[in-house]
Amino acid sequence: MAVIWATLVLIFIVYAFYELLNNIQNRKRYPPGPKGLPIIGHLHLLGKNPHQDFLKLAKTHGPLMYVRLGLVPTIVVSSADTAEKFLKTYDHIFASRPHNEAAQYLAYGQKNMINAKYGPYWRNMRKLCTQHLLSNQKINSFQSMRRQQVEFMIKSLKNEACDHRVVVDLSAKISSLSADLTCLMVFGKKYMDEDLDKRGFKAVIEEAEHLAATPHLGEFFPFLGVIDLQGITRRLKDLSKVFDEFLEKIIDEHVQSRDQKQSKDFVDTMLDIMQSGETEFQFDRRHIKAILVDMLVAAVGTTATAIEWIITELLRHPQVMKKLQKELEQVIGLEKMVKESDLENLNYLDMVVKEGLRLHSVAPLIPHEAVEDCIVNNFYIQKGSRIMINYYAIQRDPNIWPGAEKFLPERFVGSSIDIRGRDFQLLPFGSGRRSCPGMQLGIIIVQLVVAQLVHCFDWELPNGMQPCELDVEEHFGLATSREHPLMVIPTYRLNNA
Ligand code: HEM
Repeated sequence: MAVIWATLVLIFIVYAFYELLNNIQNRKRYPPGPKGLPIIGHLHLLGKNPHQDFLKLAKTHGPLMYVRLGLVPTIVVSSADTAEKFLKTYDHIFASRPHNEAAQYLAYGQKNMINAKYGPYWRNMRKLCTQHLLSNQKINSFQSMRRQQVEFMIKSLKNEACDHRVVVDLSAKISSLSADLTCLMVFGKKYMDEDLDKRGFKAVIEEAEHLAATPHLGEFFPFLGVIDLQGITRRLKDLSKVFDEFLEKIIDEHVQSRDQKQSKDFVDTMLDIMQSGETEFQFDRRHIKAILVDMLVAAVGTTATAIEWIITELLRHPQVMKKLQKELEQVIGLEKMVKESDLENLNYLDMVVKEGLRLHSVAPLIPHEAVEDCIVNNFYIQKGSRIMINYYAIQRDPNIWPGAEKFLPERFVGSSIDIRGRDFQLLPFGSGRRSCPGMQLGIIIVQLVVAQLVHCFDWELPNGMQPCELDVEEHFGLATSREHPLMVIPTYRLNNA
C-alpha cells in the first residue's frame, strides 16, 4: 500500500513540475493536436493499432500534429511533403532513436544498429553492416540457398496439395520460410524448435517480438521505469539470459569450425572483422551479438509480413492474381519454377509488390528522436521529441493516391514512383539516414516468394469464402501483420508434377 501511495505522490509531483515547464515553453508555437488529459496526455486515444488512430486524428489536426504520450512530447507526421522535411531537409536532426527498454536488455545496452542513438557509434555499425553483411555481393552469395529453401517450401505445399483440397496455414509456412532464410544467412544453419530453450526457437523469438512491441510505461513516464509495474523488465532480463547463452554457443561453434568453411555466414564475417582489429571502434563479442539480434528481429517478421499481405490482396482480387499468373506463364512457362534472374523481367509483379507494400505498411511507425530544437513548417519541435513518421497514413493519403484504400497495381503503369526512399509518398523502407539497410534483400525475397507461390499454385479460400470476405484486420507490432492466419487451399499448376 505504501508503495502505491508513494508512487501516486511521485506522479503528482513530477506532473506538477512538468506542467510548470510546459507553461513556460508554451509561448513557443507547437504543432496543432487534440486536447490531452492531465498526466497521461494522449495515451488514452491510442488503441491496439496506433497507426490507424494517428491517421484518424491527423484528418482533424493536420499532417504535422503534436501529442503527448505520458511525459514524452511526440510529433506525428502524416503527409509526404512534411515527411520530406523530417527525413531529408532536417534528417541530421531527426535521425536518432528514443530510449528502448527491450534493446537495453536484448541488445546489450542498445548496442544494436536499429536502436542506437545517432552519432559515431551508430555510423560505424551501419557502415559495417552495409559494407560487409548487406552488400549486393554478400546478398548474391546466398542466392542458391534462397532457391533451395523456397523450392523446399513449394515441395512441402505440393505434397499437402496432393491430398484432396487440404486447407493449409500459409502464414505459418511463410513465416517458417522467412526464419529459415534468415538463420541460414546469419548463422549458417536452421534452428529447430528445441533449440534456444525448452519453449522452442519460435516461441522465444515471438516472446522477444512481443516484449519489444509492448508499450513500456517507463518509456512514457521515465521515473516509473525502475518500478516495473508491468513486469516487462523482469521478463526482458530473463529472456536476455536465454538469448545470450544461445548466441554465445553459436559464436563458439563458429570459432571452432572456422578453418573448414568455404562459404561465410554473418557470424563468420563478423568474427573475421573482430579478429582483424581494423574497425575504428571497439568491436567485441557483445557487438557481434547485438548485430545478430538486429538481423533476426529486422528480417524475419518484415519479409514474412510483406509476403502475407501481398498474397492476401491477390486472393481478394482474383483478376489481379490471374493477370500475374499470365505474366509468369509468358516469361517463364509452365514447365519451370521462377529464378531470381527472372525477376527483372516481371513488370506486373513489380507493380503488384509496390502496391502491396503501399497499402499494407509493414513497419508503419518506427520512432525517431530529435537531437536539437528545430522549426518545421513554422512550428517548434523541441529537442528530445519523439518523431513518428506515419508511413501508413502517407501511403493511404487520398490527395496523392486516388482510390487510396483500393488494391490497384495498375496505378503504377507508366509511373516512375519507386520504393527506395526517393519518392516520399511511398516509403515502405523509410528514407534518409535511418532507412532500411536490408531493403535490397527484402525486395528480392518478397518478389521471389510471391512469384513462386503464384506461379506454382492456384489458390482458393476455404468453406466457400468469397474473395471480398477475406479480412484485412491488422495486428500492430514490430511488423504489422495479419490479425488472423491466412488459411488457403492450394492446387499445384505446373506441368513438371
Ligand atoms: C520487406 C521487408 C522489409 C521492410 C518493409 C523493412 C522496413 C524497414 C523500415 C520502415 C525501417 C525504418 C525506417 C525508419 O526508421 O524510418 C527499417 C529499418 C531497418 N531495417 Fe528493414 N525492412 C525490411 C527488411 C529488412 C531486412 C531483410 C533487414 C536485414 C537483414 C533489415 C534491416 C533493418 C535495419 C538494421 C534497420 C534499422 C536501420 C537503422 O536504424 O539505421 N530490414 N526497415
